[in-house]
Amino acid sequence: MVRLAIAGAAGRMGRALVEAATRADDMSVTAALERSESPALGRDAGELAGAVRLGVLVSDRLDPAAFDVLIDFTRPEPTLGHLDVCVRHARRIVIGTTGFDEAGRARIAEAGRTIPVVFAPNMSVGVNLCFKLLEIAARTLGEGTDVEIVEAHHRHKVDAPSGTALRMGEVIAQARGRSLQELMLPPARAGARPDGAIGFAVVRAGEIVGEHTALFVGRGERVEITHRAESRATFAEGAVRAARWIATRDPGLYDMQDVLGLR
Ligand SMILES: NC(=O)C1=CN([C@@H]2O[C@H](COP(=O)(O)OP(=O)(O)OC[C@H]3O[C@@H](n4cnc5c(N)ncnc54)[C@H](OP(=O)(O)O)[C@@H]3O)[C@@H](O)[C@H]2O)C=CC1
Ligand SMILES: O=C(O)C1=N[C@H](C(=O)O)C[C@H](O)C1
Repeated sequence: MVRLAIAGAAGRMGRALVEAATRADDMSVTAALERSESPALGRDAGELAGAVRLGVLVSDRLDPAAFDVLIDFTRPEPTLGHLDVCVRHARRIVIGTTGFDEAGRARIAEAGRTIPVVFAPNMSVGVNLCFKLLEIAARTLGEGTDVEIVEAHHRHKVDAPSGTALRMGEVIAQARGRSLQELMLPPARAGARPDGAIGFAVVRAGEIVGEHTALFVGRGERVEITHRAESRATFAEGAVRAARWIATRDPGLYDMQDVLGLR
């Protein structure tokens, strides 16, 4: 039995994660974490998620003795704090949080030298399949094709472009032998489009779960690769799968391509 701690247990993803974990026979939620001002403190994590009563109360203290794998979908700053606890106490971590800066990503990579870490901006199987399709599309269609990545999310999302959109850009840039930094156009821009650039467009509205389209627009034809998440269960089930996978891995920095055997 893998003992799971869920950070951000009262959040949109936190509740979906608790729900998904209670459906897995080999997983047990043994800790649930929220920030110290949260009104969810002291509530049963299962009931909060609309699932069965678990007897696990939401706490603001991460007790390293209480879990084997931490699943964290919160914000960059708390995630990095929780990561430090995992490093100090040799615990495993699955990070779904997006919006890290360069320094945050470097700290996660560094942690992978001592503990097993899965870090992925999107845990759904479909999006990870799309990353492979993008690689093929980018190589086949070549640099003469304009690329735009369009993403749409709910009105509460704080980071933009989404972590998934940025990873799509990285995959396409890499397939062209370049870095995204070199090729990325800012989301709002005026003027003619430079050759070979990768553009981003962001929609924030209502309760859209998460939609991503990469447009490859060439002379006389257009290829569109789209993923639409219809429920957060797809991310949560992927994260639980990642927790199961990482429970028996050596230290390292992994992503969902490793978990799904797509590398
Ligand atoms: N990798 C993937 O597949 C996916 C990634 N995400 C990412 O997951 C993250 C969370 O998304 P979402 O669930 O929608 O956001 P929410 O705001 O609904 O949830 C985040 C939760 O974390 C809590 N939190 C904040 N600070 C702390 C802290 N110090 N300790 C513990 N908990 C804390 C928040 O509390 P409070 O509200 O009180 O501040 C909130 O309950 C985002 O970065 C998002 O992009 C989302 C979906 C899929
Ligand atoms: O905040 C969200 O909701 C989501 N965030 C992730 C991202 O930034 O890519 C993944 C998913 O699209 C939902």
